[in-house]
Amino acid sequence: MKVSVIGAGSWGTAIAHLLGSAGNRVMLWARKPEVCEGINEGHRNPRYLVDSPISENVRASTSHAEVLEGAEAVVIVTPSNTMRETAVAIQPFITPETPIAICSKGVEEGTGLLPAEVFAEVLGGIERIAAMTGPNHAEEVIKRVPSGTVVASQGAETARVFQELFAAEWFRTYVSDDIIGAEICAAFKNVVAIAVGASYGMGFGDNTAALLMTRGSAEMSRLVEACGGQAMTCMGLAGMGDMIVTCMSEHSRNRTFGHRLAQGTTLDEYRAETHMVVEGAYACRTLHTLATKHGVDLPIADKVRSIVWDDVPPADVVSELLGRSLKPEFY
Ligand SMILES: NC(=O)C1=CN([C@@H]2O[C@H](COP(=O)(O)OP(=O)(O)OC[C@H]3O[C@@H](n4cnc5c(N)ncnc54)[C@H](O)[C@@H]3O)[C@@H](O)[C@H]2O)C=CC1
Ligand SMILES: O=C(CO)COP(=O)(O)O
Repeated sequence: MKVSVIGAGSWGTAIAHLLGSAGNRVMLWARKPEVCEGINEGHRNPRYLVDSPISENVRASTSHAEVLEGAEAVVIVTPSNTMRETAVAIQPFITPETPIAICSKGVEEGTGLLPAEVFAEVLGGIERIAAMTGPNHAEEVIKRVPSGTVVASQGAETARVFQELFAAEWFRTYVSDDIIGAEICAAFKNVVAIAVGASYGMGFGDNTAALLMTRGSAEMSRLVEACGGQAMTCMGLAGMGDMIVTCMSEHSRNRTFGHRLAQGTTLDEYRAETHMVVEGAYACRTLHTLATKHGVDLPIADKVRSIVWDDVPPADVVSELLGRSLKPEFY
């Protein structure tokens, strides 16, 4: 199959390698010419996952026209704040039927739209769009560490196409019809990982991390249901699976950022140190837009937002969260 992967950061590079290793002809779109040169001439990405060789079936270009020519499937792996510009950029080069899998995790600023909703708004055809999400750190997937993911789409055929495309002996793929739930979970778990990182950064323990992850999941499922998704999705790979890996893994940028926040580092300072995207820093704000629209209370996510964007010290929110009125666990 001829597959076009848009975005050559860590995850785009790992996905291109996964697809190329299975014998697909992969064209990878990168912003920087030196990334294309490294991949085409040395089969390595010089900026991301630099130690991992990339399949010789992967070629890279900075031209959307070249990357998308003859594409039978498109995979989107650019940061979530580029969803609309990416959809507009690929529009001239794909057909109205081309299946699109989105691997980016976030919510659009201002509109509160999910990535698939942005693509459907620009390109039409929600049924040919899927979200691929789960506990999948690029650093491990590229090394064939056994992993699993979920491909969610309102189009059963689209989900099946990508389920088969992404499957490998070490990479197990499941399908779901709940793309809303999958995309909300993908954005939400990053915010909880910031809270967990901050909690460890303040010297708290595993009990606190488990409390944040569990009550964070309760918030997440309230929002999923209010937006028309299925609460059960929060129990699956897109929900609980990704929540666990992002909150507990040494690879997690969101957890690491949370840890640094607790030590006094600001978002601007952290951004200056890394060329990697920290989606949760934006999701705590954009999820708030979505939650307000649907009248859902997100206590943990809102505290993360106040720490990241209003410079509230993490220690100040602890007593506020612990001092909320007592209530039944499920209501
Ligand atoms: N790293 C991982 O293990 C995973 C990442 N994701 C998601 O995939 C998406 C991409 O993340 P990573 O590959 O980790 O990013 P990264 O931080 O490794 O690299 C960022 C990439 O985005 C590109 N980029 C930055 N600004 C851009 C713009 N304005 N237009 C187009 N491209 C731009 C950069 O050139 C680079 O290729 C994110 O939404 C992330 O949450 C999902 C699953 C796993
Ligand atoms: O989404 C991801 C893993 O599934 C990447 O985000 P983190 O690096 O914060 O874990």
